[in-house]
Parts: sequence; C-alpha cells; structure tokens
Amino acid sequence: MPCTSPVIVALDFPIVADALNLAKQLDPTKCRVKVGKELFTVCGPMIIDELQKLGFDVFLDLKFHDIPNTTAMAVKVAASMGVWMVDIHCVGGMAMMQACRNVLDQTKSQTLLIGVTVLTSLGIDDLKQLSITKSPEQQVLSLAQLAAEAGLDGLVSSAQEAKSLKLNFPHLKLVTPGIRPEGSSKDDQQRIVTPAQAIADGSDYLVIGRPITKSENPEQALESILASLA
Ligand SMILES: O=c1ccn([C@@H]2O[C@H](COP(=O)(O)O)[C@@H](O)[C@H]2O)c(=O)[nH]1
Repeated sequence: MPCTSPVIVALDFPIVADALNLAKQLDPTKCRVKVGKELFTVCGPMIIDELQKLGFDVFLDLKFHDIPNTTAMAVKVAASMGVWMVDIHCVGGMAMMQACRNVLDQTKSQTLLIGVTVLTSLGIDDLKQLSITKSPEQQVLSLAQLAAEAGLDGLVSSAQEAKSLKLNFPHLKLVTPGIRPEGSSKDDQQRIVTPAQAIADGSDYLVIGRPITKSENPEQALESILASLA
C-alpha cells in the first residue's frame, strides 16, 4: 500500500541494528524514513536496500554540496539506488542545482530533488556570524527562488517559513524538520514548530527524529503525532 502519511522518521543512529530495530517497530504505510549522515557513514548503501525491503520509501538526506559535476554524479548514484527523495544544499548555487536537475531528467528518474535552504538549527544570530544580514525567512525565500528557477521539486526549511513558501512557490514540496510536539525537548533545533501547526501552515512532509526515536515507545509516539494531525 502506498504511504500517504506526511511523517518522515529520521533514523539517526550510529549502529545499523538499532536503526533497523526502530524501523521494524514502524509501519511503512504510516511513515517514511530518512537516512542521514550518521547512519549512512556507518553502513553505506546496504541500509537503503534493507529499509526498502521492509517496505519504506527512503529519503537519503546527505545534503550534497560540491562542484556541479561531483554533486550531480552523487545525486545520480543516489537515484540509481531507488531512493524516494534526495537533497542538495541550495547554497551550492544555480549551476550545481541545474546539473543535479539535468542528471535526474536525463535518466528519467522519479527521485524527488530537494534543496536545503537554511538549517533549522540556525537562528538570526547564527546567520549574522556567517555575514548573512537577512532574517532566516528572507534568506530561505531568496534560496527558494533559486531552487525554483533550477527546477527542483521541493525545499527543506523550517515550518516557520512554510506559509510564505507555499504562497510564493505553491508547486514546490515543503519538507520541514525541526518539528517538536508540544512539551518535547528543543534539543539543538532553533526554528521549531508543532506537527499540527506545520501542516496547517503548508508543510507537505514533517521530518521527525528524536521525539520518536528517543521515545520509550516509538510506535506510540508516531501514532500520537498522526492523531494530532487528524
Ligand atoms: O534544516 C535541517 C535539515 C535537516 N535536518 C535533519 O532532520 C532531522 C531532525 O531530527 P530531530 O531529532 O527531530 O531534531 C535530523 O536528521 C537532521 O539532520 C534538520 O534537523 N534541519
């Protein structure tokens, strides 16, 4: 059965058995899963295969950022593994984003190509330290404009920017990490939003890690998030 849930569970684990054990507690019709830098670095492409065998759509979140050819070739390899979604950093620039778009088009790939705007762990002071004088929202909108021109399928941002993004770029899928159910720890995230608010503001997909994976009962944590969206 295809997955219609907006939730993507971030499997951030240093041990493959722990990631697979968590995944086995989840229902692939009720969430998708995300493989990020930690898990991919420890086990490589085999984890994609294992999760697909369990029935999950996989978001490969390696946030590629390099010269255009290198990034496009990495995206091509990711797509050849059949991942549902892959992401690149918008700050890699227009040529890099277009090269990735072209390589997926040439191979008629169905993999969704998503551009990371401003990380949800960053606030206005962090941007100032990086000599970015715009607010996070202004910076997200500027990068989103480039991503739209490059033909990307969607964006990663905080759900705090979802309303403006949906208004300006209604055709782009909005993938929003930094999701925190009421009362849960902020951890290292700064631009956080509750699951229900994120959906109400236009998020298409909610990336949720620790509020589910560190919960005593991950399956119940996911169910309770889904119930809050109903
Ligand atoms: O801006 C971004 C981009 C990616 N992430 C990733 O999402 C998850 C969030 O995990 P939590 O435990 O729910 O904080 C994590 O894998 C990040 O690498 C992000 O948080 N912000």
